[in-house]
Amino acid sequence: MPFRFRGCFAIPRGWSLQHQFPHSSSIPLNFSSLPHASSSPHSLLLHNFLPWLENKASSTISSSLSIANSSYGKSLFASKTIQTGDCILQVPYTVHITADNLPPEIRYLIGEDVGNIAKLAIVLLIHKKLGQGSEWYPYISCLPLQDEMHNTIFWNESELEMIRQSSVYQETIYQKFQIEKDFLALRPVFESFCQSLGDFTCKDFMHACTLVGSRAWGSTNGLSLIPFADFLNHDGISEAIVMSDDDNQCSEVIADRDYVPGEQVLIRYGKFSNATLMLDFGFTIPYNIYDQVQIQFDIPKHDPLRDMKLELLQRYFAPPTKDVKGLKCSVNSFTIKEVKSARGKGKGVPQSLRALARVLSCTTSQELYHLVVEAAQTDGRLARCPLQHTDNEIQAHKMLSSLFIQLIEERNATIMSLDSCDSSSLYESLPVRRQMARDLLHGELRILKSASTWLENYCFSLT
Ligand SMILES: C[S@@+](CC[C@H](N)C(=O)[O-])C[C@H]1O[C@@H](n2cnc3c(N)ncnc32)[C@H](O)[C@@H]1O
Repeated sequence: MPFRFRGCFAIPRGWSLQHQFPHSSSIPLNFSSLPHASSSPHSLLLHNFLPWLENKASSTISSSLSIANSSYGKSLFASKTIQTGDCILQVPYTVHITADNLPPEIRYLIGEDVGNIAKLAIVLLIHKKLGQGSEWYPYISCLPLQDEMHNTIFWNESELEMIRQSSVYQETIYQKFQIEKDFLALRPVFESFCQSLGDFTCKDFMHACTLVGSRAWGSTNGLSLIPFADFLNHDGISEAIVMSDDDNQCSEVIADRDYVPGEQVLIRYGKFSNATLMLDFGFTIPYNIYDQVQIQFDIPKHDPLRDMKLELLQRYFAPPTKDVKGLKCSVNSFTIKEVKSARGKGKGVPQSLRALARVLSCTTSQELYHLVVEAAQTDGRLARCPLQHTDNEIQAHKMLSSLFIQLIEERNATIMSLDSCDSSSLYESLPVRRQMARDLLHGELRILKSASTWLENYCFSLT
């Protein structure tokens, strides 16, 4: 799966050194000999891309795919009939771009704490500056420009306002902060090494990091840009993925269905929610089965038992580790997935959230003490069993329910204002970003509603 972006310094891995810089392109492109190539320089570059890469790799990469533009940007299309199980591309490790492509002078200057995304971003920046003198020029010149990318890190304040209710808002701020911090840490390296190449700005670095985050794969070959394979776009329900074949030292894709010539071939990057897709890849899908919502459930400031409850939360609910994005998980934040069955079958609302609601709904210290005793007598976890008094159990779940209703109302209001005619004055945003915000909020709404219905039914079942 393409590598999820998590801040440039956060992912320690080992690297081997290999000086491959600078190179000049060894295979001159002969545009004039190509049939049917349209005349614009860019379409010529696209048309020549696969022959250029196959020449560089000294092997056939694909005999069934070709590159063209679609509404998803550059895309791969079936150039002949493809059948389920066909191997549609094989990209040898020798033409992957990894941190090994960093010049040793730079590698020597950057600290051990610099992560793989930052290293690969620097490789891209250097080759971009080299222009036609770079051995990777045909590849670099096919990569999306910043203006063509819609990752939330590139959204302006007004656009971000559309998704303020979602955790994506905070995650975007965090990601931007991380990249800016990483850029400041790397600045001396850029200044001492890259004088001959000109300045790299923070904007350049952010663009390069986002390119890497949205199109590099973590494989046995390390974090790698895999030219050609990285022109495949995402379909959340596809079973096709990019795989590493270590025996043959290549990355490959096996078709998960039949394609007729001219059809776009899609793969699945991962089981990603729209929150992840918009943050790390700059797009959403209208109905995403992997959607989820991050919610926070706080102890009211005026609760007379607040200190006691806080202490219990720290003791019983503290997460053992930081979450995947390196952000500190708080004891009161939860991931909600769609609750499939409103009638009590299936997983329902997370047990940990219901346990927290039981703790927060206690109104006396005796009730809290009883929960602690019960935990000691059972599996050590607090408030995992229904409260002894049915009224209290209902009360706890009603408290949760009112939180969900509030979150639903907030999202409904934002979606309505996004849909209304005069919303352009409220949110000065690109239409594509507005649609992404809608997809995100509609997905979150669907999940919150499913959880809310489940809670209603649970309370009803107790009466
Ligand atoms: C690995 S690249 C795929 C090639 C890319 N289209 C290009 O122009 O280079 C991933 C990027 O493609 C675009 N993309 C992939 N799947 C998409 C989809 N289902 N809808 C919209 N954009 C998509 C997004 O911009 C994403 O960041």
